[in-house]
Amino acid sequence: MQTGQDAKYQLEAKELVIGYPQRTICGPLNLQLSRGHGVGIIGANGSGKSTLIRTVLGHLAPVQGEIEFLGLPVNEDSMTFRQEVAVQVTDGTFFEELTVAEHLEIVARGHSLPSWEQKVQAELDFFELQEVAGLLPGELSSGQRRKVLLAATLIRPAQLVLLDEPEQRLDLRIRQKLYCRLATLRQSGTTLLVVTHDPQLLRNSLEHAMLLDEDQGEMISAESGAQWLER
Ligand SMILES: Nc1ncnc2c1ncn2[C@@H]1O[C@H](COP(=O)(O)OP(=O)(O)OP(=O)(O)O)[C@@H](O)[C@H]1O
Repeated sequence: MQTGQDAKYQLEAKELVIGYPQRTICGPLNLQLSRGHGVGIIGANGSGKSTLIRTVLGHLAPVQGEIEFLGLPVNEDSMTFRQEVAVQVTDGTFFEELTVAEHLEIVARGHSLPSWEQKVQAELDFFELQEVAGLLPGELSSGQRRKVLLAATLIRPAQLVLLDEPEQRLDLRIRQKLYCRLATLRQSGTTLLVVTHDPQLLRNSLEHAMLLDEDQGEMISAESGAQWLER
């Protein structure tokens, strides 16, 4: 078995069945993501998309099968996993006493980013958050809060980025900017796994979609996934 940076796949699910102790939700799923690969997770409400993300993060144990990051079982406590996997979950948490800029600063400094001040400014510019950089989370709109969560995820130089419905609450222009950025991230070798209900995200930023349907997971092209979302 290859492990570490020379592993064949960054993320691999083998005959993975996901669910909760009393309830199986979906599977078996097979998923192989190599460097720069971008896969959307799509399916109806309740089909198991967030459950899959929780399993990939190691928050939920597989009901059956395996899920590996760089050739080893996923383990959120491992140093490599913490350094190399960046996550934006739907209901991310905030420090209510820290400003928008301070949130980005603690992530940037926590990951020892060189020139962190410029990187924080670049995220504030990209997400058009300069005017609210000095505000606390409780003083933000829901869309602004969503942009802070995304900025805090994308400021990190991770190998694998997991996003759970990043399009939620974003206006169309920011969504389009974000989708271009995700496509560019992939070109530079970052791997993406993105739960989405937006066909444009699939078309613009990703290569394939994992469709969770009738308790099965099927890998299809991004265009087929977009058409499924538009059906
Ligand atoms: N803690 C839990 N215990 C048991 N079942 C749960 C738990 N959390 C979620 N579920 C069930 O798991 C199924 C999948 O939920 P999940 O949140 O993964 O769906 P989803 O595809 O992300 O949905 P949506 O598109 O609405 O966000 C649902 O039927 C839900 O009721």
